Amino acid sequence: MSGAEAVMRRDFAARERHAPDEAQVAALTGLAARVRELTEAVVHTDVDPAEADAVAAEIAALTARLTAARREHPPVAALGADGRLRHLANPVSGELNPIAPPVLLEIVPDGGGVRAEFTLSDVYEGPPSFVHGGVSALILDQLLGAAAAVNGTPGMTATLELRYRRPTPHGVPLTAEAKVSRVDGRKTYVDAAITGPDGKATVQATAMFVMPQG
Ligand SMILES: CCCCCCCCCC(=O)SCCNC(=O)CCNC(=O)[C@H](O)C(C)(C)COP(=O)(O)OP(=O)(O)OC[C@H]1O[C@@H](n2cnc3c(N)ncnc32)[C@H](O)[C@@H]1OP(=O)(O)O
Repeated sequence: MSGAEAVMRRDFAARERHAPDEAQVAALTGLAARVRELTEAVVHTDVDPAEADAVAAEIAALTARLTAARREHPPVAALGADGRLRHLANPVSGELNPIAPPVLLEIVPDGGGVRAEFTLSDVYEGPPSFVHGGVSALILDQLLGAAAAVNGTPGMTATLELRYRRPTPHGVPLTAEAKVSRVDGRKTYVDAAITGPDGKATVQATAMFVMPQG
């Protein structure tokens, strides 16, 4: 077993021992949604410096309240009431991670991979009016990895190649899909794309996932 794999196994076990229950997940999901609204408000606010300082002091007090009972690790995942795996604190799909949009994945039946429909706000802006290319890469890596996992051949991202075909707009519904193209021993090759409302791909990706030895 590699050093990285041993660390992941140990940390996964620690998170499973301290998994949040459904009531806590529901409350923290609501909390994360309010923090996303706060992030948008901070990015757009035009209040004067004294008001910004006053709000910052109130937020510091709220942060102290949350920190009063602190988990050693973020929760990794949990089985939802609907029987589906929820990536609770994942930075792409985690409903209780405020930095996740979140992009909620669906499994496409009959080996069709995974897909997601989502809208990105201008909090994720790179060039004016368009999504940051690194954010697109983050979302695609998640979909690609999930498609490999759903295929029964999970792994670590070893290579990730992106082709930015046209700018990805924010504030409009986007679709992303990923599907395994080939498995070769411990290597799984996956293709994915983000598509705009006009049905044209904005970003295409190909990745290779390697199941760590052992
Ligand atoms: C439901 C859950 C959904 C979750 C979705 C999550 C998506 C997010 C995924 C990630 O973000 S993962 C984090 C980013 N990736 C990493 O941090 C990976 C860091 N690298 C590693 O951990 C190891 O290098 C790796 C596991 C990829 C490979 O280590 P191994 O020791 O198992 O590989 P090994 O050296 O035995 O090579 C096995 C084969 O893969 C090939 N290979 C390995 N790494 C490669 C690489 N980077 N590029 C090209 N080929 C590579 C290698 O040449 C060889 O090919 P051959 O069998 O043909 O000889």
